[in-house]
Amino acid sequence: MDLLKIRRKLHAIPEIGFKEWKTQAYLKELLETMPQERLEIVEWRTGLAVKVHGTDSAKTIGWRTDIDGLPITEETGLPFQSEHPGFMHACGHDIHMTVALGLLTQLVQEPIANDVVILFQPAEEGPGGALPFREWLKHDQPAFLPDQIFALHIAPELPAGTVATKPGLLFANTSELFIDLQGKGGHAAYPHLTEDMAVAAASLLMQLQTIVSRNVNPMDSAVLTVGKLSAGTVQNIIAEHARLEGTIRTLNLESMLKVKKRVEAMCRAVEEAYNCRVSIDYGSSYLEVNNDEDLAETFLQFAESDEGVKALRSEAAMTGEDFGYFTEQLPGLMFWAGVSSEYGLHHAKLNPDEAVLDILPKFIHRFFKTI
Ligand SMILES: CC(=O)N[C@@H](CCC[C@H](N)C(=O)O)C(=O)O
Repeated sequence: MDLLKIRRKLHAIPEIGFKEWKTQAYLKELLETMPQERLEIVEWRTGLAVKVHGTDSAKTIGWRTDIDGLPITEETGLPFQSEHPGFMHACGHDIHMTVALGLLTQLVQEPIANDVVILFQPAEEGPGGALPFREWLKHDQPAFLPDQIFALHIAPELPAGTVATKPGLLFANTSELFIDLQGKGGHAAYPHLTEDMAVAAASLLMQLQTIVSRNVNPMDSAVLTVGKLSAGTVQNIIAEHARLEGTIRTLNLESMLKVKKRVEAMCRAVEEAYNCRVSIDYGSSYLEVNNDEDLAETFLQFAESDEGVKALRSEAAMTGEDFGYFTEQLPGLMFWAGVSSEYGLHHAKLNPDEAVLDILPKFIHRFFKTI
């Protein structure tokens, strides 16, 4: 398989969660070109599960890749940039998928003893494909449910060829946050006859920023980011509607509940102060990613002794990943894979170094042979 060509094709067709139809069709087309003797393939919504039978299997090892893109307009100017206006693989899932395909190729060419199941999972960026995929595997396709599971995420800030992880907590709990404010708008010249939702939203946004600094134990950690704030229609009408869109990140569920309680209290206070209605929708939430302690040590020791990569021990991050629903029930490990990009995840100019396509599939194949 020409991994470079495949990555560029996948990069050009980003699709958001549970709409990855073209991506799925292309993945299926590629799978059909492979020798089929060892392969078993099942479809789940816009995803796929592919089993590669081993030569003398004692267990099933899982590899999960996410397949969705983001609603971001690409600004890389690359010749193979997104053909879908307003959408981009700005979180590296095109690289993730290509690494998974490279691993599949390796496994087909040189099978290992154990069975390997590769999960092409939709909707990581939202609303979350891991939980329903896991449940479907458990109840409808138990032969495809792995005994242990691995995944990677690209790390733009690390050099290509680096892999980094840690035992225990790697990624945070997340909850999306959507807040709508509704009041009485009106003429810009008559503010005393209205309730200005632009002002109410601005005030709420500033109050929300005190939750992490004033309500979360300083020895704990949390993030509350409002990534989008919108209000009103034109310059001389007082806004009757405003909306805040954000995300909450914590290191444990207790802190998540505490942050949400404070958000709710502040929204009630804004209702009172600005004589309006405020509604909260928490959208989708993900569990923290907890790496299995033994798998993490085994992986790090292997990577430290492997000549193809450089291993690092990393810190936990406030990123979210629905891979946490796999590590909730299966021993699992996620690691960062460096891709040397000047621009980071979720940036319109993210440009991962494609050299990793030659490094990572072979490295994972070598690792899978040893476990
Ligand atoms: C790796 C990564 O960037 N993951 C996303 C997951 C987003 C979950 C959800 N849409 C939310 O914003 O809470 C991230 O933003 O960390």
